[in-house]
Amino acid sequence: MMEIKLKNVGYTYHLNSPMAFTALKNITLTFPAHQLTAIIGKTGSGKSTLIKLLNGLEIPTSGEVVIGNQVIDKYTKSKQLNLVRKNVGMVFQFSENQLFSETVLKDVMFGPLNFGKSEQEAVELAKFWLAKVGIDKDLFEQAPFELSGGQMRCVALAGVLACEPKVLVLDEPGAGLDYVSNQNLMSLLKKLQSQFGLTIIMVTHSMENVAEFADHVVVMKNGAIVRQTKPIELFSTDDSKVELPEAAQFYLKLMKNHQIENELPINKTELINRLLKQFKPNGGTHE
Ligand SMILES: Nc1ncnc2c1ncn2[C@@H]1O[C@H](COP(=O)(O)OP(=O)(O)OP(=O)(O)O)[C@@H](O)[C@H]1O
Repeated sequence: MMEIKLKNVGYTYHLNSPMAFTALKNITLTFPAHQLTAIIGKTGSGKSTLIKLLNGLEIPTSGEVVIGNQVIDKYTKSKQLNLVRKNVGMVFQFSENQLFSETVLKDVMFGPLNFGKSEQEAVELAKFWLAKVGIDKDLFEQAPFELSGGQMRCVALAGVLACEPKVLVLDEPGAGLDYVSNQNLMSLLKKLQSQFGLTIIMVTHSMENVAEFADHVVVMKNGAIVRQTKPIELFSTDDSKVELPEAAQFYLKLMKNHQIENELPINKTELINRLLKQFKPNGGTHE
């Protein structure tokens, strides 16, 4: 179990140059251990910059990021970041595009080998995690690009999990997936969260994913954190001081005015039913 804390963190691109741009401003925030935190916010609000600080891809230009018992600040050198990169696995957007080995198994072995595991240990880790993400062993010797998009994304996820991170950071895990594939992937992440005590942090534009799967939601605006709450509170409290992304405003409006749900596609109707159930634990389903 591992939490990540940010203390007065700032990040400026092209520091000390005329092109300097401050993307993160004085952020103090905790990503609780063993929870799934969703980061939402309008485009350009700083979400991707923030997650790059969580595994040392970028170093804060002010303040500190505390990962377990390691502190990262502007004095941290890149060679001090190996443990952080081992503890915090990063799954990039459209991660399937990063598969490159000739077989599925070799692709998943790459990370463990890189972190010093023996060939035999890497094979075992790869087989274990491929099974966990639902990849059949008949596919292990196949070229990754012969798999479906959803399967390729699961192989990429297995490649990160095979490095045995304590924290998993994902940038838009469901981007481009159809509804069922997205649900399958998110359900898998929730299962891994509880089975292995993973701390999961994901950037998402999907309010369905926030409502259904997140334990905690962080709202960003102009490089700052404007709200941290439980999803149900985000969608039920009209805080006009916080400018929510349009999709979240949409759900907020739905919650206040749910008679229009018949016009919605089924998945959104289901979502509202789930939200209503949370409001009214003894019922609340509306057809
Ligand atoms: N390499 C860079 N150099 C200078 N500015 C950058 C760089 N990368 C991002 N920015 C700026 O930092 C701000 C935050 O960008 P970031 O990518 O973190 O936002 P985001 O919330 O992830 O956006 P999106 O939802 O579109 O992915 C934006 O104004 C962006 O233009």
